[in-house]
Amino acid sequence: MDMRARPYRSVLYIPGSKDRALDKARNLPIDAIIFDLEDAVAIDEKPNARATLTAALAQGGYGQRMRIVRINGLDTEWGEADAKAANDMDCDAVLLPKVETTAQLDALAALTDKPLWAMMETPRGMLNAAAIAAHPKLAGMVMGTNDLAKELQCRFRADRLPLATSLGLCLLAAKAEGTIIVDGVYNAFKDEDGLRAECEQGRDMGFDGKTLIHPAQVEIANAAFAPSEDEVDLARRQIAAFEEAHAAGQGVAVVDGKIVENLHIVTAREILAKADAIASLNG
Ligand SMILES: CC(C)(COP(=O)(O)OP(=O)(O)OC[C@H]1O[C@@H](n2cnc3c(N)ncnc32)[C@H](O)[C@@H]1OP(=O)(O)O)[C@@H](O)C(=O)NCCC(=O)NCCSC(=O)C[C@H](O)C(=O)O
Ligand SMILES: [Mg+2]
Repeated sequence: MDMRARPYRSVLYIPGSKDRALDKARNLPIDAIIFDLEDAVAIDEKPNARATLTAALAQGGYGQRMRIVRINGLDTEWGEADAKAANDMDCDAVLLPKVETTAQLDALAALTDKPLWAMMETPRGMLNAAAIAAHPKLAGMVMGTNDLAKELQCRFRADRLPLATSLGLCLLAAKAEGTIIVDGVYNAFKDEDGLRAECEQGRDMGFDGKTLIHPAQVEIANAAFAPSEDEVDLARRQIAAFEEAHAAGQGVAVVDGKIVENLHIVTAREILAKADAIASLNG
């Protein structure tokens, strides 16, 4: 699989304390998993969750799904032990909550050799997004829209207007560095239409995928963040038309009444690479 095209359509949070959910994820068609030791785990369960998760990851069975462990903040009583334990777990990355400065990432990097991911979910984190995205160990960003709404004291709206500046700042930061960025969760996990609309909005904005809290959300996110059949068909026709124009000594082709230049071909090839990567996951 072309790693730059690796899909992150569906990124499911799983409480690290819940054996049944940890097992169920082995058979869900998700692109990535966030094994959570932070907010999904009750305080009394924190040390047990670390042990439960270590055992689940050692047992394996998660296939090609990207395995990300979300630890507690390093300013909590559990954070350092989580980070050290995650370093020894069979996982692909460590996710730090409430990242506000590159110094926090430096502190985590001193405890683990794994690639780092950052939860973007505080006003100060938004203002420092560019520096956080540029950290040499950073491999991905996750919007934490629940914490963000709490800190901004904003209201939840279907159009997410109060979050637009924050989403945009983090997207700019991630895209400037070529870093993966996935959108926040949709809390009403039984509301399919609401989830679909929010996924479409996130896809339109340029997010790579959506974080999810329940298996019932997976299919909708996978569909929204995959290239559609129409997009794949158009990409193929654009490439063919452009190559023909190029062979004839022209720099521009026309497809469906719209110009196609070299830059559109870059996007077209990315769409085909993403579709191939998804097909190889399914195959
Ligand atoms: C929301 C839930 C508490 C609902 O759980 P439950 O009542 O068990 O749901 P169901 O009975 O409908 O479950 C059906 C089966 O699916 C399994 N299940 C449920 N959720 C998950 C999951 N996340 N991953 C894997 N499997 C899951 C159940 O075990 C049932 O299985 P079976 O019995 O075999 O049929 C629950 O969904 C849940 O806990 N979700 C995760 C919540 C969570 O992770 N929250 C923290 C992340 S959100 C966040 O913090 C974002 C960010 O930081 C921010 O600030 O925004
Ligand atoms: Mg949060």
